[in-house]
Amino acid sequence: MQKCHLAVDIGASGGRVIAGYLASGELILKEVHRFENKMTTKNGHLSWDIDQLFEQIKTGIKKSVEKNCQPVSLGIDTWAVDFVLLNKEKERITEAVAYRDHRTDGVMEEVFNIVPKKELYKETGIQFQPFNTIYQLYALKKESPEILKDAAHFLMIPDYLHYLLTDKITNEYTNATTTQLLNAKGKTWNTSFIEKLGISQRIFSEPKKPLQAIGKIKDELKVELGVDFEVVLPGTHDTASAVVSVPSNDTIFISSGTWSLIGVEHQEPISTERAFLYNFTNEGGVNHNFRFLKNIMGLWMIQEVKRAFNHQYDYPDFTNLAYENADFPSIVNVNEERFLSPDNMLTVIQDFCRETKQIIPEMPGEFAACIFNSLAVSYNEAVGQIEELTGKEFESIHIIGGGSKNNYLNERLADISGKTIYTGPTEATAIGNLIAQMVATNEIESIEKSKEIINQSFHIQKFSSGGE
Ligand SMILES: Nc1ncnc2c1ncn2[C@@H]1O[C@H](COP(=O)(O)OP(=O)(O)OP(=O)(O)O)[C@@H](O)[C@H]1O
Ligand SMILES: C[C@H](O)[C@H](O)[C@@H](O)C(=O)CO
Repeated sequence: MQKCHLAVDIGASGGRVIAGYLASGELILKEVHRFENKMTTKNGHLSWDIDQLFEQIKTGIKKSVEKNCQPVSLGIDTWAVDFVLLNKEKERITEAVAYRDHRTDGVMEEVFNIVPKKELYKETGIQFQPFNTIYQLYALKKESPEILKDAAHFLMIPDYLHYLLTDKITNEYTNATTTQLLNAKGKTWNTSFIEKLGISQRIFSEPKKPLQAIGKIKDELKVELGVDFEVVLPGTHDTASAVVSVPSNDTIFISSGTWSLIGVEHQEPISTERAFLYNFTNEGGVNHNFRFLKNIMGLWMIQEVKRAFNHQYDYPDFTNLAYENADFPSIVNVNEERFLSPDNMLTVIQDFCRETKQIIPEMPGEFAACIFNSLAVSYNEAVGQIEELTGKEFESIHIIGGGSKNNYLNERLADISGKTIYTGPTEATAIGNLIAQMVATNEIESIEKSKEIINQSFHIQKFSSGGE
């Protein structure tokens, strides 16, 4: 039996359990389980099926053993901002409501009346997104104050899944930063904001840094699954884990999946007036640093177009169709809120084109070209802002994640930005998760050292402007 670490990486569109181990200085990956993730309506709110996700994790653990991988540790990462609450008996008392649910519509502005917008940014360094945890908590307080009164523990999605495995309550630091309730500099909860919002401070536990074990899996699971291992904290925010896998520090990165997260790693938070104006964020990193980045609407738009066409086309089809329709001229502002959670992505794209007097897409390939071209335009604009805000010019952009398989988009970005585009690894998040576990268990000396291992283990593709 091969000893391995298990990375559980759950994105908005799907999850995977990937086993990893080192052999002759290379990181070897074995995908042991893959499953779908999606939002469904529960009690009137778009929610994640958190119990089903936990079942999938257990299936992944069992399959790992069946496939001859004996886990010595496991870590979970997921998307950010969403949470559940537990009562004092440690029972879950909320659904895992999804950030695209409309409960936060208009709430951000209400919160600014309690905590001034500029103060929020100065202290937390976090960008304004209508779905940040702070606004979700306030929306919950307005709708069901009795639930918040009953709550004894606040757990973000990976914290809750770790709790189900170990019985240990933690608030992992990287994900906690996305609540917009953590002080960027002090890395502690901003108790003044929490108090002003009328939320009990007691539900939050001290943010716990990644790269450390939180405990063994609980006895009943040991028996059920026939395994025994430590649960180790990776960057539980998937973007934090993904960025660990960017092979170089001296580049702009795009973590490309449901969202496109574009930015750079920085030692200190940048919360200047201009960063505030451009709505850049400073999310906590695994390696004591910050990810200075912007959320761009990302491949969510093509995921929704795929759904609207009843999944007749898969992602490589959309890439090919985009090549065939490369001259389709209409560009949409992908960052408009109308694209965040529409009933029908096709009609909102068409509406935008109609309102701006552009050609209206009708065919799948026209939608694909419109989305990918528009994303490239938005990426390029963010590149200019990053260079302005950091005072540094970058030669390359490194794309990681599932979206890096989209060569049409990679080529468009090379053309429009004039920069060298590098792509891969595609499973960057799971790799970053595994590396964190290996650093915690002293198999890898440090996150910096892991860059050599990544370069040695994974194929990186290069795209230059004009297809050179
Ligand atoms: N073969 C492919 N060709 C082109 N694009 C692809 C291909 N496979 C996946 N993609 C793109 O990658 C995206 C999914 O990326 P990924 O699996 O990293 O996301 P995720 O983990 O579900 O989401 P998140 O970003 O929330 O973590 C899809 O939306 C799709 O656009
Ligand atoms: C809301 C998104 O989950 C978040 O901002 C992003 O960083 C992410 O987690 C993408 O998977």
